[in-house]
Amino acid sequence: MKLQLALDLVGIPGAIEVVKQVEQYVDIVEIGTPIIINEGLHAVKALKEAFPNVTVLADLKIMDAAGYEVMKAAEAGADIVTILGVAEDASIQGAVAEAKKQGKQILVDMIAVKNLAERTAQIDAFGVDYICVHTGYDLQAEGQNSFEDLRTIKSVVKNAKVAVAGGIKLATLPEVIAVKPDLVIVGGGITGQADLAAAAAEMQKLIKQG
Ligand SMILES: O=C([C@H](O)CO)[C@H](O)[C@H](O)COP(=O)(O)O
Repeated sequence: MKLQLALDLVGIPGAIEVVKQVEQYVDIVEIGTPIIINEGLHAVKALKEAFPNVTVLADLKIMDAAGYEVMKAAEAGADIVTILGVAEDASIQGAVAEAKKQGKQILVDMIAVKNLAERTAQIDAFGVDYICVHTGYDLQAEGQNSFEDLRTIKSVVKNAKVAVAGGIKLATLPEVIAVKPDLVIVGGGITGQADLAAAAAEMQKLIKQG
């Protein structure tokens, strides 16, 4: 089980500062969608230049023109690129093909997918690397989480790794770990804490205990 730090509400200097503090406790660093909207793929390039050994995920949440967008993220240095599960099959297949060509990986974000079990089985057959259940900020604000959805996709997936994101905090991490996802994605649960390194270290400890 791996831990991914999601960086969403910072600029490039802020992102670099956070990674300096928690690099040793996380496996993957995500350049979140809000950063990419503000700074472009330059943020991915800057992080990869500052931390060449860190695995970087570019949270593009691709919806179309997938092969081209995966290619641009790969050029910027991304190791993993996200596409939406609600995208067309052709887009997801195009993303996978381009990622394989570039030696990169694809994470499919299942945010807003309604027929979760059925769509997960379809996407799992496309050769994607990760399938991720995700409760975004707007539904987190309504008190929702993805823990039941995680159990659903765990029971369906045969090939891909399984990931979970959305509002995970230290207090709720044990409930997530109990379902044994391959990847746990945490943003505010680390970046919103007074002591970022302590929060990340504690999460890593719980994850390693499995
Ligand atoms: O993907 C995300 C969200 O849609 C904003 O882009 C976040 O990175 C993801 O939800 C993880 O962050 P937290 O919910 O703060 O843990």
